[in-house]
Amino acid sequence: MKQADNPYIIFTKLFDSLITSGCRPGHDEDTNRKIVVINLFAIVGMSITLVLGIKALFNEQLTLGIVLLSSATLFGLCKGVLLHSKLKNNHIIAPTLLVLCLLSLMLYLVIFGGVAGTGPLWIFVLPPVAMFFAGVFWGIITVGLFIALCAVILFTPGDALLIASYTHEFKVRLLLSFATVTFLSAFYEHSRQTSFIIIRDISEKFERQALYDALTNLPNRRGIQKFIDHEINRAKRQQEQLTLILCDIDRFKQVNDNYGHDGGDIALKHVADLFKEVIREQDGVARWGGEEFLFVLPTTNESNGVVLAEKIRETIQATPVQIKNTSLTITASFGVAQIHLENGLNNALSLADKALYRAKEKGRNKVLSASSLTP
Ligand SMILES: Nc1nc2c(ncn2[C@@H]2O[C@H](COP(=O)(O)OP(=O)(O)OP(=O)(O)O)[C@@H](O)[C@H]2O)c(=O)[nH]1
Repeated sequence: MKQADNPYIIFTKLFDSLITSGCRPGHDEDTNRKIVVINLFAIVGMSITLVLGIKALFNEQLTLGIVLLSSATLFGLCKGVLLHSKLKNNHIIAPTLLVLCLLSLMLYLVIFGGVAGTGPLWIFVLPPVAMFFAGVFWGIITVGLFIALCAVILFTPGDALLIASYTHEFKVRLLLSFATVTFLSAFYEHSRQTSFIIIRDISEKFERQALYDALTNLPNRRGIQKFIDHEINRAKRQQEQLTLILCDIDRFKQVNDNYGHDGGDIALKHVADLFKEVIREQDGVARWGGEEFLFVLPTTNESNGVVLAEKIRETIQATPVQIKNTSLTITASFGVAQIHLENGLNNALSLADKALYRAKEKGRNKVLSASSLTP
């Protein structure tokens, strides 16, 4: 049997597509998780009300049967809304519909009593569902309204609004236990949301730490990789030119030796800030190593890359850095290489590195291009 024909795999694929319909890459993680739960809830709600509705019709409980079958239809509609990919706010419409459907079904069960007066037992489903889908604020308002309506229905003198009959003790305990479940559900949802925000912030912080250099706030090697891949793909697609500049601060060891490591850090931050000002919006710059930086210049050939590198070199030289009341002029050397797409990124990086090495050899504070290197 082919793997694709395996019934288990077919079932899991079908189940996956059923519960993830409506999830979109543009939504945040929490919204997509909510959509999965809405799908699950709509499927379970539709199945239960469908089965109970058919059972009620067989038992000749016509009204109950019709109400349950209508609820099954509404649950099905929620699923339909999520499947409808063109609806912009389907992740808001579907849960609102779902909570309204649940609310009316619960009110019906309280008034009519369901099977042998057990209908009100279902109302405890409402608080956790409403809190989860509508959030703590709107959840409390929705459930609060429901409690108020139930209180009016249950305690209107002479049971004028009730078809089923309950003892006074049952009504009081039903409302008190329901209010307790509501309070616990709100508390649980609040804790869940707080934990979610904390975890999301921590994960964003770690992601940033992994991709950005803390001292200069520039992307690190890993951080610029995505940009490079994107630009290489674009250059291939649109047959554009792409150029790299490797930049290394000159005699940086002396800066550390004379001004201490903290002084060196100030100098690194200073040049990084200058880079951000000088480059064009579409360019990328990263801290490639200790005192080495990489510039990625889309839609730029090597000779234009040399022009930009010259501009950066002049700016660094013309803008001294203040370290411990001393104004220190620093310089940098540059190697420029165009990425020839057929040779790949590493080839261009190695050529830029060779050009940089040659710029250092020639006395530093210079820009050299890969094409100027003699073999
Ligand atoms: N302060 C500081 N220094 C760093 C950092 N990363 C690397 N360095 C220092 O940068 C210096 C680089 O020195 P070298 O590789 O010898 O090069 P150089 O002194 O710049 O000389 P040339 O490159 O040949 O002009 C070393 O002393 C490193 O310790 C950093 O994050 N902060």
